[in-house]
Amino acid sequence: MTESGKPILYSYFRSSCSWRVRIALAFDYETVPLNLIKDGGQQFSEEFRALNLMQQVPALKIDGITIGQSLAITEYLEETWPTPRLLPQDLKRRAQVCVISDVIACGVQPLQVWLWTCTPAHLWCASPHALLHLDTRGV
Ligand SMILES: O=C(O)/C=C/C(=O)CC(=O)CC(=O)O
Repeated sequence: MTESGKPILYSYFRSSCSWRVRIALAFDYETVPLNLIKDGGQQFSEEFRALNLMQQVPALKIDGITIGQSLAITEYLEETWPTPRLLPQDLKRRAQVCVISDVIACGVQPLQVWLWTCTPAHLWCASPHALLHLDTRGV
């Protein structure tokens, strides 16, 4: 928390995980932007490492702790800030939401980050459907 008492979101503007948390944050918070490219990656600073050993964004400093990983953050927000609800109350529907969230966070996003970092940007412009052809890359 800051002196103002607001939670702090450490994030990068191009990080899809950070966007998950921004969308879930329904209250006032402060942002500390980290540039994952500049200076070899600002997430690798000693200062940030002291907050988040994983040295990844997003990280949310709230209620005296720092939470990493978007799904862990959103689960904490769901339990501590129940309005508005992020998950359905019906457990079967909630399970479906968790399946979709896990597929995105654990299945799609790691591949997406890998592709963005190893594929020249101009190829993405030429081939927006590259994800459909992962098998041709041996993935
Ligand atoms: O918070 C998560 O669900 C996962 C975080 C990461 O894996 C770090 C990362 O890929 C940051 C990014 O979106 O570039």
